[in-house]
Amino acid sequence: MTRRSSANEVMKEIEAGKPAAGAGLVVAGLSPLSETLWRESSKSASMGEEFFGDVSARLTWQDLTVTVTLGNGGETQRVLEGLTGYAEPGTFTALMGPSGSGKSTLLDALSSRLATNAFLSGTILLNGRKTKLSFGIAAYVTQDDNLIGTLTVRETISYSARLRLPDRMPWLEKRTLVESTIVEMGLQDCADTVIGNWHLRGISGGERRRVSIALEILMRPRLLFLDEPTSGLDSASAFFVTQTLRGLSRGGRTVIASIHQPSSEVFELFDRLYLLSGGKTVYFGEASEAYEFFAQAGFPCPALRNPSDHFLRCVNSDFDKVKATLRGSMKIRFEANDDPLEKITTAEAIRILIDFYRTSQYSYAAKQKVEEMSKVKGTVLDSGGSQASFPMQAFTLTKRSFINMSRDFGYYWLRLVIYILVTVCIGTIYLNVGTGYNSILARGSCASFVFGFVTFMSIGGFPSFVEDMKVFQRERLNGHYGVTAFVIGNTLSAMPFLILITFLSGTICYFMVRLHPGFEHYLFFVLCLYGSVTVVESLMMTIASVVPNFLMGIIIGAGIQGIFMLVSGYFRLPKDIPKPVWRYPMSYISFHFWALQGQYQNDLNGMLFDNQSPGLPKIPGEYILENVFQIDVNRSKWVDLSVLLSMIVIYRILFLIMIKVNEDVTPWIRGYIARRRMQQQTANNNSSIAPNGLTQSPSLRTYVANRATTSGRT
Ligand SMILES: Nc1ncnc2c1ncn2[C@@H]1O[C@H](COP(=O)(O)OP(=O)(O)OP(=O)(O)O)[C@@H](O)[C@H]1O
Repeated sequence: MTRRSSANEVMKEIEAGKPAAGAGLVVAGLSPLSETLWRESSKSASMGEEFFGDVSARLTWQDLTVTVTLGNGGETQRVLEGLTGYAEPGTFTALMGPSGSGKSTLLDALSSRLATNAFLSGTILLNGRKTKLSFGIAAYVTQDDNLIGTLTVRETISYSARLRLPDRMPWLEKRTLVESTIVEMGLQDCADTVIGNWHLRGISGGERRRVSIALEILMRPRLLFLDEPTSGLDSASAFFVTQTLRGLSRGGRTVIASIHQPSSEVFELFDRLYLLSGGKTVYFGEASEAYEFFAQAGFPCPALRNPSDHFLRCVNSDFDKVKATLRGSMKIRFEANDDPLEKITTAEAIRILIDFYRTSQYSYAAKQKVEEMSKVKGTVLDSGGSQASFPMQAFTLTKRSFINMSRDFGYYWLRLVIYILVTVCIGTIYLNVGTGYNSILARGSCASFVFGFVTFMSIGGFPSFVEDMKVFQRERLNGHYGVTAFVIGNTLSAMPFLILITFLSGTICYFMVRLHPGFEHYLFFVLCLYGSVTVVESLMMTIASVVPNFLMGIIIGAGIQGIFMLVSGYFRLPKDIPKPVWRYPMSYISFHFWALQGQYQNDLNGMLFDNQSPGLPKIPGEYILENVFQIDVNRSKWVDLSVLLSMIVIYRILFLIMIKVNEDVTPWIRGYIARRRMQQQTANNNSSIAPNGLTQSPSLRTYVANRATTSGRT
């Protein structure tokens, strides 16, 4: 069988939903492609040894309790209390409950994504083994669809495939996998439509959600967590998304999703239901048996009421307030009087339901099943993170980022237009500045404006940087690639645009103003402009990695640049700048300082200027440099340029460090503070909050460390 025909055959088989002949052993209902992928990852994990077993995921949790520390005075709150349940391959488990009941926390606890101030006790087992608390074993689809708006659906999935699938896998097979994922998620009709952003009309909300899911199922994870996959969708889109999830579970995957307010059609699609209220289990069992459970507990669903609405109504204490309001406005008379919920408060109903469940056959059956499942020791599932090499990740990220920048008008094209307009304005105002006495100050202020304000305008790219960072954070959290590959990709892809912008606008300015003639002087000027704009870009990317908020980021960036400009040597002459803080070190840290000092030398050195009166001798540029602008003429202008260019590297390294700090150090500090608070609280109460011993929630550091050891790469 040739590669092409084998790939096509697998593709057809996937569409037909049956295993391909000759595609190897089919285990636990895995599709042939899943099997190939898992075999690939198993091989790489076991250094080439043939190892392949049942790779389906059986998840159990027993007596799961999550306690969070609150900021105010070291108080703690129990968010989940003694939850027990399980999720099996081939099933779709829905977590339901009112807002604040703990659905997201349960998902986070099961997928090891708890916040640093959350503490977990109890047992979570994956295939009968304690899970290493690391990301990547399972895929997690968050509520936010952070996607690159300028790429089409097919491109988005294809780039993700290149970023994560092993290099040795032929592109034809990767493409087959991409196409099969598109088919699986029902995205064929919009495969060549762009995702969409503020100026591009793109796919619908439901389709966006399906693209987010497609990206996570690309690596064929055995366990899929989804946080409110239907939120914000109309009932038809919600139905189709849920139907797709059910379809995914039927392929042998274990799917767990929190669902807010399902319609009756959506509810029909659930296999198991985990109903929570105030962090406690109200019901866990077959979704189809929930109706009977509520009837047995004394809260039968009234005719003409959607069962899922009824269940949520029974467990949402806010309905007491709703009832009081309705009573006040007399609208309550339309309600049926035989509804048991009318006779007691919802708080009482919740207590009755929780107690009833605790002693019911449903709870007993769940505990039995968890016991059974815990005893079976299955395959240790490897991380579902990237299997692509570092060069492949860096190359793909560079290409993807370049395409995004070239298609997004707001990223660089708009800036190019503004830069050209502004430099034409500068050119006309300082047109042919000449060598008269007054041109000395004009040249100084022109350079100061170009290297101060013009570079300052790079701040306009901040919204695009924030969008980039959001996509990066989603992909990073799911282990798609490393930080270094991202920083390299971002730096290289921006370079051609920055060169284009600065060389075009620099050329206009240089020749209109007629600065110091000569190619070397021209080259120095545009290189200095390029260096300054690139440093500002790097500074803003660093800020975006720490403060991913438009307004705050722009204010911080503007503030930092304002200070740098002040000490650049134009607004206050270098020797007059107060020495402590402002001159040492601020002026030396300021990239404006180096750019301006270099450009002054570049422009004035070797020139002769008219004196105040016609009879007086001409003033040499060197004299002006030393006595007017207080420039150290012994230092070569190329030294200034070198410092500026090395600042690009320094700021990019700083960008990388800040991402790492955000990932590792910040969660560690937060975790440490939370741990201290928890210990204090425990000491104060003189009682153990979690007798089984609390485990600190993991940080991305754990994940990165685990990935490094499993894959041998960063
Ligand atoms: N890290 C945390 N720090 C402080 N409080 C937390 C933390 N995580 C969860 N909580 C609190 O625990 C409760 C449950 O939150 P959770 O987000 O799990 O609920 P939810 O059911 O998913 O709600 P929603 O449907 O509104 O998203 C809330 O009161 C929330 O404020």
